[in-house]
Amino acid sequence: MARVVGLLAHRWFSGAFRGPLQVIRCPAPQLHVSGPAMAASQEDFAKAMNQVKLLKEDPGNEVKLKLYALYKQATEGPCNAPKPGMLDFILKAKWDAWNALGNLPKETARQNYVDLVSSLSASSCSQVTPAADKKQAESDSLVVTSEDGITTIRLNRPAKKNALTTQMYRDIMRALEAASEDSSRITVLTGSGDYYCSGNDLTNFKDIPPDKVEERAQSSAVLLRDFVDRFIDFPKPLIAVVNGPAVGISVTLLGLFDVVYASDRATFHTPFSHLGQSPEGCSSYIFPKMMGPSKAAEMLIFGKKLTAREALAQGLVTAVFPDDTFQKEVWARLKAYAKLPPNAMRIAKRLMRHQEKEKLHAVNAEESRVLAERWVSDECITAIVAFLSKKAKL
Ligand SMILES: CCCCC/C=C/C(=O)SCCNC(=O)CCNC(=O)[C@H](O)C(C)(C)COP(=O)(O)OP(=O)(O)OC[C@H]1O[C@@H](n2cnc3c(N)ncnc32)[C@H](O)[C@@H]1OP(=O)(O)O
Repeated sequence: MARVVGLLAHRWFSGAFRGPLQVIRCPAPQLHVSGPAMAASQEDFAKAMNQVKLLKEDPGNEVKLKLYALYKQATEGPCNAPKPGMLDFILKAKWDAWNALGNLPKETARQNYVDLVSSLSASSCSQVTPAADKKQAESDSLVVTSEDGITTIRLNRPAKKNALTTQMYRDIMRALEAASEDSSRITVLTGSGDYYCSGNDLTNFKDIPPDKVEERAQSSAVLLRDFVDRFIDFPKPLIAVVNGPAVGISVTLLGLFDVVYASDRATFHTPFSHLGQSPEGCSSYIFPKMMGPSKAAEMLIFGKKLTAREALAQGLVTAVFPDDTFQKEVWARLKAYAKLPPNAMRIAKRLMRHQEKEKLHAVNAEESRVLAERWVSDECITAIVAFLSKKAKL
């Protein structure tokens, strides 16, 4: 059974432990810049004190002493309490820790406290226990939860059909990294609202100064390559719950999932030629192998949109469910899968993926390189401008 410990560090030894906790929100990663120029605000400090209460793992006595000392220094300044007697071990340890901070300014102590809590929270969030039923991370456009042994990454921009912004690519990578190490057994990607995902957010191409176009194409290709690499290397079973239409990269990536469940309302559209672009997500290799070269060509060269049933027939989708029972049926199935022995599942996945990994990385590198060229082509620029000026829609 997982040990879940809540901790109120600055009241350490006063018996004020709290837990188990209901909700964990991972803070966004913070830059750890130390020094007086970066003093944390009172608000940051108050937030950090709350975060300490949410830690699931006991950080150990040494860290608790450090937190205690920094808290006292930040709130009261240099140690002003009388030295406890030699036999009062606990009070003596606390006094020593506080006293050791000497004349450290209050602002610096506050900043160090915030930094320390932030680093503890980050490691704590990557160790979610499957039984704990906790919300793991939340931002506006991506919601990550962990429950019943399943980490769910939900695209959450329904008003924009869950189009992927540059930040979302980064957040998904981070979420996959965390999911690969947390204690969940399977990982799910799905969408909020009526779409699964409308692919790359075409406004990612907006407002690029002419002399930066080439540079941006290159950096986007690096981002794309890193992003797809995370899917190639993801070690646990990865399931797509395709709740509605899917476009572009959200379709091509499906070839890297272990299982794809789709609503019968879902469609699968890869309009790369229409956009003056080229296939990514290893689809130029996986789709022809999966569905045969000519069916792959219809999708990847001519942009043929498949229905869910057609995608099932081509092997891109594992199973299709009626939309009105989709969520119920799929989640019941996934919860049962998440009870299977995790190591056995990982090993089976590794054996299946292992022989192809090198090839997939090479394909991804080449597709990303070619896309960087396409993004600066007239064909692509014309198509993006047409979309952005609302003259074209798929
Ligand atoms: C760095 C990594 C690069 C990876 C390379 C990836 C490539 C791809 O993914 S290529 C595919 C790109 N996607 C598209 O071309 C889709 C463009 N969108 C559309 O054609 C349509 O919006 C639609 C068919 C997806 C939906 O049409 P409809 O039901 O009529 O809904 P709206 O068009 O009114 O959409 C609502 C709202 O959402 C905005 N939006 C939808 N998709 C995108 C998108 N991909 N990028 C940016 N914005 C998108 C749409 O503009 C509407 O916005 P508002 O007008 O402000 O309401």
